Amino acid sequence: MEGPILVVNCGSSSLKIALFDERLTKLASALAERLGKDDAFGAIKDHKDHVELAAGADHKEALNSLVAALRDSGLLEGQPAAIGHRVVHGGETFREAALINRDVLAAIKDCASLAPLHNPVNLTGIEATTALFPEVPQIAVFDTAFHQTLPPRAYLYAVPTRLYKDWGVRRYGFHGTSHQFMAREAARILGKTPATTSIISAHLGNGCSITAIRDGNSVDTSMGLTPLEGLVMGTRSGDVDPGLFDFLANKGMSSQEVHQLLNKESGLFGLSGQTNDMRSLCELANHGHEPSQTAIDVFCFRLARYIGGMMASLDQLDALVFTGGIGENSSLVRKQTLGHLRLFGFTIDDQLNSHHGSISDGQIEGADSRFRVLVIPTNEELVIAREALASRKG
Ligand SMILES: Nc1ncnc2c1ncn2[C@@H]1O[C@H](COP(=O)(O)OP(=O)(O)O)[C@@H](O)[C@H]1O
Ligand SMILES: CC(=O)OP(=O)(O)O
Ligand SMILES: [Mg+2]
Repeated sequence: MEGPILVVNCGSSSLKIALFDERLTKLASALAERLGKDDAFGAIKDHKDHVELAAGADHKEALNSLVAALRDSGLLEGQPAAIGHRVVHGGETFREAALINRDVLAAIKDCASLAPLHNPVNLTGIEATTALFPEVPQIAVFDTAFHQTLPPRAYLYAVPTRLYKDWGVRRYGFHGTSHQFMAREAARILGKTPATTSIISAHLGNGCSITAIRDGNSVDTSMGLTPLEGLVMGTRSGDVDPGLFDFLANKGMSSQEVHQLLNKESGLFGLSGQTNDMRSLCELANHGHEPSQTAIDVFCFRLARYIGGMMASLDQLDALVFTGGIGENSSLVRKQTLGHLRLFGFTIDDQLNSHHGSISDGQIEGADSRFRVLVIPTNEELVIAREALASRKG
């Protein structure tokens, strides 16, 4: 294969890119954060070397700067062999990754109103790499694709069916690449095949979602029509009473203001009044900051409720899996969450939980736990690179 696989993950205010060789070994990575803000920041080489970005740089400028920096440092020579993009919303159109052409672009645009924070920047990323590498095949890998196996009882809302038929109002689910990766990794660790493995996968990053996976298929998930439903997140509220919209409208708030409130000012940030960062919250709580402790409490309790709810979709549970920045790193969140689930028979080994990884493949359950509990690092970039490589070969 000539040239590496380039993976592009455009988040709402960040950009992550990575280069992989054909054996799917990561060659380099780069990121840009706080895009659109005065203090936009970029870095390459696993984030060690700073890349200068103009104040207010957008995704396109950041992508151009990061690719130029990878070239200047000799990490990228010539052209990539293929480019894989994370695309958040693929609606019901995409059950798997798709080679990007005019029809695929139009379908991604059609879904933009369902993921307004994500799909428009995903499209910007595709446009930017098309301008840089017009000849290189590009593949869209959708967050929603893995969840296309949800049964109607899990994806339908109890609203008039015409909303689904006419407008596509249903649960779609997100973070599919991560949940799918968890299913594969858990099966590997447990010495089983994904097709016979059933897990509950909790992806806890800035965005958080949880999925029940039965025999390798997604059968229930916490995010819905948009990535706002479900768990408490960094700045997103997750579940609220739908009556809140009416209540706030009567208080004089516009739908745009409510959107901003629930997506950007809520979640851990809204509850603590301080930060969306779980690490900082834990420090603040340690120093007696009560609102931060409350934010952690609400986060863990909501998560535990969802874990209990996910049981309704499974006949067996081979493992509960924690992943994402919080899931992988916060022993406190894992312990507090499992503390709510003793009735189900979950127990945790405190030592394994605080030193997970150093002992036998991320396992943290107690010896007397009814279910296995695993901590597995996610790798959405690797899954996207694998899909890009496969569709290039296929
Ligand atoms: N050691 C840690 N303890 C607690 N939380 C952590 C730790 N390391 C990272 N996190 C949290 O992980 C979250 C970010 O998750 P990540 O998966 O990196 O985000 P993204 O969804 O943007 O990729 C933040 O809330 C951060 O505080
Ligand atoms: C879909 C979603 O919530 O993505 P992220 O966690 O990257 O914000
Ligand atoms: Mg994420």
